[in-house]
Amino acid sequence: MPHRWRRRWPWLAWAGLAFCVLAEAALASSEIADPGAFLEQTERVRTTDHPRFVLMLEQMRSEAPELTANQRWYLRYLEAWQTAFEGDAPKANTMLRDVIDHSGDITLRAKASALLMHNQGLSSHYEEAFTLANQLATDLPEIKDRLARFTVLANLSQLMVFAGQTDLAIKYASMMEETLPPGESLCNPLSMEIGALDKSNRLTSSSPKLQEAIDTCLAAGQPVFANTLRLIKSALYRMEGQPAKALELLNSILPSISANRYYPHVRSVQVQLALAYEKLGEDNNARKAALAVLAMSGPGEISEVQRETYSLLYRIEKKRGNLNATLGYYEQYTAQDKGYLDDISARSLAYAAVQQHVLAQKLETEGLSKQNSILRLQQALDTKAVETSRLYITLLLVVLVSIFFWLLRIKRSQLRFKMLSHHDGLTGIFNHQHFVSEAERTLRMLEKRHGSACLISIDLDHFKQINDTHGHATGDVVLKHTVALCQRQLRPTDLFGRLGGEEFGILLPDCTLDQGMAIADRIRTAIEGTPVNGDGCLVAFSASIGLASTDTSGYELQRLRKDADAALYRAKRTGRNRVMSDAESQGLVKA
Ligand SMILES: Nc1nc2c(ncn2[C@@H]2O[C@H](COP(=O)(O)OP(=O)(O)OP(=O)(O)O)[C@@H](O)[C@H]2O)c(=O)[nH]1
Repeated sequence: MPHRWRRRWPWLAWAGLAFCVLAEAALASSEIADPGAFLEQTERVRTTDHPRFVLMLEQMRSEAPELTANQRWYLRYLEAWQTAFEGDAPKANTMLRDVIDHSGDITLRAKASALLMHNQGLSSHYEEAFTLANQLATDLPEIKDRLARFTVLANLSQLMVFAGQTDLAIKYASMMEETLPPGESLCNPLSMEIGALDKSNRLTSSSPKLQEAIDTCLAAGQPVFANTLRLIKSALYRMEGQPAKALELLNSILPSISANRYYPHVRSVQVQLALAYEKLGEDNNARKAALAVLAMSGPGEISEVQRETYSLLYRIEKKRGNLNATLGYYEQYTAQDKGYLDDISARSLAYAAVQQHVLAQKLETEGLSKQNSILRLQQALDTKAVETSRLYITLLLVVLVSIFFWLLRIKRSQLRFKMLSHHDGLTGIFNHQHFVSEAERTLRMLEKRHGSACLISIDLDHFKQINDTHGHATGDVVLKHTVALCQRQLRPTDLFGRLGGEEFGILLPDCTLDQGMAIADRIRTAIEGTPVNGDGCLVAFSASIGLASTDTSGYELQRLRKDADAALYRAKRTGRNRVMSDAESQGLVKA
């Protein structure tokens, strides 16, 4: 530990190193079989058995087999610790920064940061110390290694006392209690808490917490911590006007302080003895103790201990009327007081500056995060808008497709109705009305181009008899059969319709009388020659056919029908199953 640091921050300097220690020391082995375990053992003994720590570190460097990258960084961290211990803070800090920046190990980074923060605080680089403290506080949730976390919390608590942030220091101390590493007692966290309470004047000599902390440290075999706490208690006695009790306590711990040879305590107990003697009016003893403190001080040292010592000596010499000595001590006291106040002010300013910086960063981060939120909202809105548009398009398509199918259905229904209204339900050919209109239209066209056509009237013979003999269903079969037979003889341009029960009409466009007669006779022959199977027996039937031609009857359908019907009538009258034309002269075409 650098001498200058010990003088300035005795309690802090010792505690900063001691926090990192587990009580038990491990045995160092002459052969390093497991470098990882050996490194851990080395770290554990670094304050409980410092000479051994140095030896183990040396052994590690020379005897260790190949180290992993992580083990090399661990070794580097321990070397940095040793360098700091030896007093070369700048070199130690450079090594620690290397570990922080390049080890990539969160535990090592935390330990190195904690030590660097501690060093910077001791060497009055407050701004960097507080910046590191903020970083460590941010990293805390990520630090899972209990010892590293404990160390970081201890250093944070200590630094917050330093910054006058005692509530925060107490919070960190209570977090230490929650994260005790194996083998560690409550002595450290309780000492941290007492330090913070003392700094904020919230302790009395009879505070139960103070006695609890002393008892805990004594039970844990931590005399140095226990002495720190007992020095606080004696100072409280003195300030409460109980200098005899203070003196009694100081005398009781003197042997322990001498045995431990912890330098800050050796000085502190002398200051306190001096102050207690002064209160008791024992100025000689007070002066002796104060001079013993100065004898231990280094040149140019500025510290609270020095300030109190010079102040006491000034008061004693003033009482004695030694003007020269009084003036000399007074000058020393004012120099110490100024230095001390400057240092406190520098700490406060640094803390405020870092907090301000953190606040600015936070605001900036919040601003960025708000911007990000707005952007995310904007993106979400855009996505929603796209989704909504897609939904609308889908809905529109569904509506359009529905309308399309609805129109298609209507169209099909219309076509069906149209078909039904134009066709005969039983046979599927034109019904009477449609046949008439289509025939009239065709005849008008033919008339325009002076074409000729034939109109054929077909009437089944004795159809009533078929119905009566074989049943109405067989009669229907005969009607459909007749239609099928006729259609086989017709062209696509010919018009075919059912004009009544068993009566059919055919208009043959572009057809002469002879051609018409031939077709009509082929129809008659087919009907006559193709009986139907009705009710288990063959039903033979025939048809009588009358024919009229535009050549003789003209293009008026009414006239053509009348002539064709007249010819049909004649065919019936002359024996049925025959074809007759309207031209009597053409006679009959015999079956
Ligand atoms: N099965 C059936 N019979 C029908 C249909 N329409 C009319 N008829 C019958 O057809 C028969 C026509 O008989 P008529 O007018 O006396 O003529 P016909 O028996 O054929 O005698 P001629 O014409 O003189 O040879 C009637 O008995 C009607 O009931 C029908 O769609 N199906």
